[in-house]
Amino acid sequence: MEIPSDFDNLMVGLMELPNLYKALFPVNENSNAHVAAELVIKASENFKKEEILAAHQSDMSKFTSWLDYVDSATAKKEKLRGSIKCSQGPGKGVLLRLRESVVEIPPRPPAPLGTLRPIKLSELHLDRQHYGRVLYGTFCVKAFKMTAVLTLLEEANTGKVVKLAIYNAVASTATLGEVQAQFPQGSRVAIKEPYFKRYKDQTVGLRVNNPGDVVFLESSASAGASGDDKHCDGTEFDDKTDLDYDQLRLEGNRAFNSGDLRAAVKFYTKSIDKALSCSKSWKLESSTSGLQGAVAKIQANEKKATSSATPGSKSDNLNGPKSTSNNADNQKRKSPSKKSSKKRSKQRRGGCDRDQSQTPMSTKADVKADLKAEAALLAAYSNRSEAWLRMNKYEEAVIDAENALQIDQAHVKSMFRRGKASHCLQQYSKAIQCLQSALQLSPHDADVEKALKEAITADLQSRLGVYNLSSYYLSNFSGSPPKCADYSGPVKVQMLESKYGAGSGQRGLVTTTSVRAGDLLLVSNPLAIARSEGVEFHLIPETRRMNDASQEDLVTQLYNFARVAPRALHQLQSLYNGSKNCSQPSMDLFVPGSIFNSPKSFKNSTNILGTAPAQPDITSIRNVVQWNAFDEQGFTTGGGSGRKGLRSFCSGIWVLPSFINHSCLPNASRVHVGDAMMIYASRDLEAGEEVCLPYFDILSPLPQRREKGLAGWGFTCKCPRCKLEETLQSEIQHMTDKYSQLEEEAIPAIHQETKGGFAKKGDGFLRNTSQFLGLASEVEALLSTRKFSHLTTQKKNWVRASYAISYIVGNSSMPAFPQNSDGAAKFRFLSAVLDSLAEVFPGNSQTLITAIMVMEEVRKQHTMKSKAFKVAEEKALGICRCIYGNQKVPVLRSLMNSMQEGILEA
Ligand SMILES: C[S@@+](CC[C@H](N)C(=O)[O-])C[C@H]1O[C@@H](n2cnc3c(N)ncnc32)[C@H](O)[C@@H]1O
Repeated sequence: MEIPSDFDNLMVGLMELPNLYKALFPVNENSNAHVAAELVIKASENFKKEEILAAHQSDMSKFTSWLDYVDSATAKKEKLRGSIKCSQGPGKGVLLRLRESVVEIPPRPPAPLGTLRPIKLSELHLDRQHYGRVLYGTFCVKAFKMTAVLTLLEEANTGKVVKLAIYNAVASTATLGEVQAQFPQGSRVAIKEPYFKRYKDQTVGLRVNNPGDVVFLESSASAGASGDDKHCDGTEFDDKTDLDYDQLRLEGNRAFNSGDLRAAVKFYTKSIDKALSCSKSWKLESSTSGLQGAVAKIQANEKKATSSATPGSKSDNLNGPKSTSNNADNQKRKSPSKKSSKKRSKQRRGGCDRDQSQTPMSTKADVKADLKAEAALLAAYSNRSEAWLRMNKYEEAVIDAENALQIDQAHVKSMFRRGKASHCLQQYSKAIQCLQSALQLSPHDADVEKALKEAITADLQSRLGVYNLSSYYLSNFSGSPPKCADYSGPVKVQMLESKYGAGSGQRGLVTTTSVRAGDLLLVSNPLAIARSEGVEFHLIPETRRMNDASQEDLVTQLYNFARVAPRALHQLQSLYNGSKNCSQPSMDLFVPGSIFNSPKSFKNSTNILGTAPAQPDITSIRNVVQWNAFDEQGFTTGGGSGRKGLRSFCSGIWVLPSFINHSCLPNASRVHVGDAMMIYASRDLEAGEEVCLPYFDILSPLPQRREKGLAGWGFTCKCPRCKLEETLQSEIQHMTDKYSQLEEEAIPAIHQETKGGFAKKGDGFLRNTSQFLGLASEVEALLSTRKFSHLTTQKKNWVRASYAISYIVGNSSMPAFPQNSDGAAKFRFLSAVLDSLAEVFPGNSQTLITAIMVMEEVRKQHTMKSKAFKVAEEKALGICRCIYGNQKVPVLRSLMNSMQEGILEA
């Protein structure tokens, strides 16, 4: 199916309305399509169920093939996930941070549901947001997604239906299945402060900008967990109270398998409640030893699990990132529950756990009932743990796995789930301990073995910073990138007001020990990442929106994640948000395995952090994204052919790297291995030195850099290079003017001429590139005048770097050695710019490319065995180490080869 070019711009509604409606509602032959359209518009205004439903179904089927396309594209993207790697080529490898790319939605504090007055469909006014009101209804169709999630809401008791568009609710990559799992047909919901509008297609309906305004009344975990028996509108839950605990658990499994995790949690919770109340002995026992002790612990845990699910969960309508499908009740792994239950029951009967004097004599039936309830409880806790895991509620997953293990300490599945949840919480040693125990009980379980191996690797990585990237690099980035766990190396976040101004609230990242160039400083995995394959991100100035949905996708992902993961919420709240009230966060917030990763201590962490974690709100998340998102562009591997293939672009939030400030003389580099961001020192650093990265293209003159720093992030860089250029401003202004002119005129012309590849470059190519060469010559001439004789070589290199692109582009206008009669001139130029780049920007791919070009020139002029070549190669290897860290020489050579291939391809 052909995808309309303006697809993304289509808001809600139908395309080619008249024709489509004509087909949909065949009116008499004399009437035209517009009449049909009118009918649908009228139907929408009168909330007529049948017609609105038919239009929705048609919309949906019309876009099914498009959605299929999206689904397969998503699958492709998933496959490509993590293939992002360090960028290359001029202007690439530069850290760009997104700044102005937010969709504006007026900030408004969330209104608690209980404070809102119900409103009816017939009372809605067009183009009005109904503050203080709430609309109740049921999703009466399957949802689908265009720019927004589209579904229909049927009003309770009236049968009236209205179209509903929910924005910012799902990731742009969400599949149809995920959308429908998140907004299941039949869900009873409350729409807070409904906004009623006329869509582009002239039909009317509701628009929800903040997905938190859609409150699920029935299928939310909180509904089950908090034990509420009524909806906010007073209607009863269909909570299947007539079912027993086994049936309730099976209902949970059914919901789990259909992807409705919230409903699954609700049913498991009800099953647990029933099983607990059914057990006679448990109700009677008060001792804390043996099984009674276990029960007491469970009940305490149970309280924690349910209360932790409660805050804000009435509006908990968003699932976390998607999960893989698996059957919660899959009994593949050995489940010793029955056996051990019997054993324990025997113990009880023998008087081991039960205080016979306090309790009436157990009848056989009591014991049997206890046994049955115990087995049911075990399964429900264990399955609820899996459901929490998939909802990214790792703390709750731990608690429930522990509940299950209190009943049966040899329950392999629960041990496995406890291990997985610990891994997700970055508690790797605990994960190893659980998984080892699981493996002892079930020695050949491949899933447990795999999880254990991963936990051991992650543990080593996070403690020692040891990552084996050799085979990935040697294979030219083919295959899946290795998983890299977070590592917080010799760095810490520190207040830097003495450097950036008293009261500025600025923090930065500083080294805790001295480090050498190429040492690993930290590894960070993103809290969220949005990507687009082959489409370059850029800001559309008129709308102040990105050209794709990536930015909003990022905000939505973060919002969803922060709602379920307290640590993520704390981390987001620690990031710079444009205010001066920033404080120094505890490093424990970022270090894997620290107390903040522990579910129990995390829940009490408010005192340690100073402020209680508020619920996330989308406006503050947008702010955080605005100031902290990293943008990465690179090449994805195409069928193992190295750097060929689609270019990919992504933006994301990597927490610890977000504390790194900008400098035009950066001393660190970043490389992406899969989603993980590795930060290496690109210079030798003293203990206590600030780690800096460039936020934008620093190979440009001072005024350009100033503009970018100010417009993008509101700061003026005061690094020594900027200060020097400030003092030289009058002497170098004419070069800056010429640079700007060339940037505006010659660069687009060169792009045009090289569109068909460098082999097909047009006539103007030489003319334009030689203009750059002219500017580079001017820079060289100026730097050798007496006016500049007081400058050290280092400082001359700082100035040269601001015009470095003239050298690099200009170089293309010089015929290569040996055709060039003055090969030495070309070499001198390249060497000069290489020294400058190595001085200013050692951890950069452009610097490495230049070093490789120099190496090539030396190879042509001498031989590979010559001393000159060895020197040139050593220099290039050193730069490669500044980018990719201390890899072995063959690995560095391989990286340089793949970069060279990239240059040749370009
Ligand atoms: C991503 S944050 C960096 C961390 C931030 N300093 C903090 O305290 O969290 C970006 C913000 O840091 C500040 N910043 C970064 N580099 C700077 C520099 N070279 N000079 C002054 N402020 C800088 C600016 O306010 C910028 O908007």
